[in-house]
Amino acid sequence: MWKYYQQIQVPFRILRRSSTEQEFHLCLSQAYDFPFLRLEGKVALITGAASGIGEEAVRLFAENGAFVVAADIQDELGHRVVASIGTDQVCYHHCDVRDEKQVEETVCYTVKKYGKLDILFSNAGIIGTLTGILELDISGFDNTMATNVCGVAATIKHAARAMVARNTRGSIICTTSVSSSLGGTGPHAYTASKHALVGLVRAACSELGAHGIRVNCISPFGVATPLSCAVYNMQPEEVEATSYKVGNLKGIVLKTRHIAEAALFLASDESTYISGHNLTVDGGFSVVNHSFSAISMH
Ligand SMILES: NC(=O)c1ccc[n+]([C@@H]2O[C@H](COP(=O)([O-])OP(=O)(O)OC[C@H]3O[C@@H](n4cnc5c(N)ncnc54)[C@H](O)[C@@H]3O)[C@@H](O)[C@H]2O)c1
Repeated sequence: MWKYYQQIQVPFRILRRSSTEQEFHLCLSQAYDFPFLRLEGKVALITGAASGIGEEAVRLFAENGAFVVAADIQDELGHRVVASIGTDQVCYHHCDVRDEKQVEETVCYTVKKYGKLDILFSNAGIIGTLTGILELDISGFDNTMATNVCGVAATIKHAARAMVARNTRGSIICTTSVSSSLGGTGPHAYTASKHALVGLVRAACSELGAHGIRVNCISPFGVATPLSCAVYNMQPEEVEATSYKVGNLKGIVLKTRHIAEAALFLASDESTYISGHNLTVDGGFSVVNHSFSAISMH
């Protein structure tokens, strides 16, 4: 690295002999004004990648130099996402996370195609049954748990096995929700599944820390995607307007890009000592009591 560094004459004051590869790339990008690729050479598997948050993450990870396997059950949409990115850095693979065999096969496919696995973004999820608890539908409840909890657990298992086998200090990121810490922000099965997911992330963080693998999750606030549009039976602009109205942070509309950026941070070496964290991307919504602040402060 030092030989290369001296050849292209990166300013001496910004690099030390102990600089990491990440710092090296950052210095280069600052010195020569080219984009800093935060996942250069890394291999990522993203589930729920055919639309919404997952699709945005595929684009952002690829822009940042990662090789990405985009996995989903919506094959046509998934292939279209990959084709629109238009690089052999990204490919689509069918994977229903409820089927452990498909998860195992998808991880094998990733490792075979790109040689390793550094990042799992286990993002696939469903809102599930919308009926109230008084009309509890056990089979709908089971399906929500099978996708949002068991499906994520299967991805963690097989991704972590691939990382451990190659001694990769990988990063695993799961998508939870503000419903992972609050009631009243989603249907009961969804809320239960996202609370469970935080527990799964903490347990996996504890077990996989010994292998140098980090496990975190991201809790987004309401963002316009096919999932949220279907729940509210609204157009994307209407979902955004509703989220903005009930949200805490004003002057900005939450976009899937903001959530993908949080995933990028947790995937990159910039978060190298962060594990077991539930990173809320909710503009402060989950830490503010809105009914109280409405009467007492404003
Ligand atoms: N949109 C929001 O407001 C919001 C808020 C908080 C959390 N989330 C979470 O974000 C994640 C992504 O959701 P989104 O909003 O982008 O919705 P989305 O519907 O656009 O994307 C979800 C993707 O997951 C895929 N999927 C569903 N079941 C699957 C399965 N069994 N196997 C593989 N893929 C499957 C779908 O085909 C879809 O492409 C979910 O986990 C969701 O719970 C969304």
